[in-house]
Amino acid sequence: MANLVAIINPVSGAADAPSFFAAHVRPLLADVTVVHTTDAGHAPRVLRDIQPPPTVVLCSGDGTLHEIITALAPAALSFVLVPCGTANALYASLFPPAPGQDDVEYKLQSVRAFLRGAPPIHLSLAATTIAGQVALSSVVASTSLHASILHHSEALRKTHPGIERFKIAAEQNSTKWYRARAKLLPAPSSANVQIYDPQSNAFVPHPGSTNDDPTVTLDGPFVYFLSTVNVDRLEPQFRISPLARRIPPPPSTCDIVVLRPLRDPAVKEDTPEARSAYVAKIWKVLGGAYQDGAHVRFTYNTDGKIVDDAKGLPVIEYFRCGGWEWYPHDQDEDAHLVCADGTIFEIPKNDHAVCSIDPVPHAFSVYGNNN
Ligand SMILES: Nc1ncnc2c1ncn2[C@@H]1O[C@H](COP(=O)(O)OP(=O)(O)OP(=O)(O)O)[C@@H](O)[C@H]1O
Repeated sequence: MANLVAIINPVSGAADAPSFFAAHVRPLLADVTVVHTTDAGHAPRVLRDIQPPPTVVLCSGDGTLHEIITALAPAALSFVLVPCGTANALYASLFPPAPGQDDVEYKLQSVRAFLRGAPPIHLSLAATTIAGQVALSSVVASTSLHASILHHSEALRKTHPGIERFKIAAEQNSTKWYRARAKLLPAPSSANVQIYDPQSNAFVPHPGSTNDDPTVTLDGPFVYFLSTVNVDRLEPQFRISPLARRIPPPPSTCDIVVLRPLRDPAVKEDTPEARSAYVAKIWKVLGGAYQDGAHVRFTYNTDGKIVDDAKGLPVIEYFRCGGWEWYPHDQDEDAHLVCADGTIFEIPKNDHAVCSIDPVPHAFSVYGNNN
């Protein structure tokens, strides 16, 4: 099997990529060049000069994939994923975990797809432009609470090296509302921005997306604004954009999950009391993501209580479109943060971010489950 390179990140996740590769992956591959990365940036350095572009057996988490794609786009690389990271969002989306599964076999599914000659699946890339710089992501691009949690948890890394720092950062940011305006852009293949209708369980054209102006403008404040490509979850059980799997999207689109608190019938205006009272509802919505993505069916009753009946006013707005623009309010520092696959960027004052999906042709693909 010529032109096969295994990249093993020894610090990913629980640091077991080298032992897992040696015990379970290497014996399945006849002819492979093996590289253990020694530092951040090593993986793309190795792959940059190999011609023709190799198939990459990647024993790591999403971060190493992000690093390779960012450095080498628009290269033609196919990835065989062996999930050895902390979250493994892309792998868990391609191969949703099932109860009772054998741990080793679970992790070998992309290898098995490659070995049986399955065609690789094309990846979509979100390109977020901020002050002329482009950040690529193959999983998530976000603002608001998700970006804030990642940003503030970094400051806690020294004191809290484990994942509890995300919980602390989430609590620190739970009463923040983000002042900004967002504009959603239709995909090239569609005349409209689409919004999910829980009652019919289908995407429908957004009523504000017309032939004259197919874009949709959303006024803040926002609590949550998160777009995904290629994935329906950010961790094996955190299924934040479940429709990316339940209702397969057309190519070059993103799914966007938005939570705007002023839609709640119980919230009349943005006050400190209203923000405090809304915290429990934020956790209820995000808790729904952990219940197999139940949050997409949540609606408000007339008192603002969140119910799981898909019949009233949806709590989240779930869009499918070709990209978005984000205009933060000048006086709201945290609204200037943007997360692209875990890396945080800051929008300069009086500026904005623009995210579009696959603006430049590329040929990254991944061996997944295409049955
Ligand atoms: N030898 C090394 N020492 C330190 N950092 C490394 C080394 N090799 C690779 N890296 C860096 O490790 C980072 C994190 O790796 P990776 O994303 O694979 O694991 P993770 O963060 O545990 O998983 P996930 O992204 O799924 O949560 C990558 O951005 C990569 O640049």
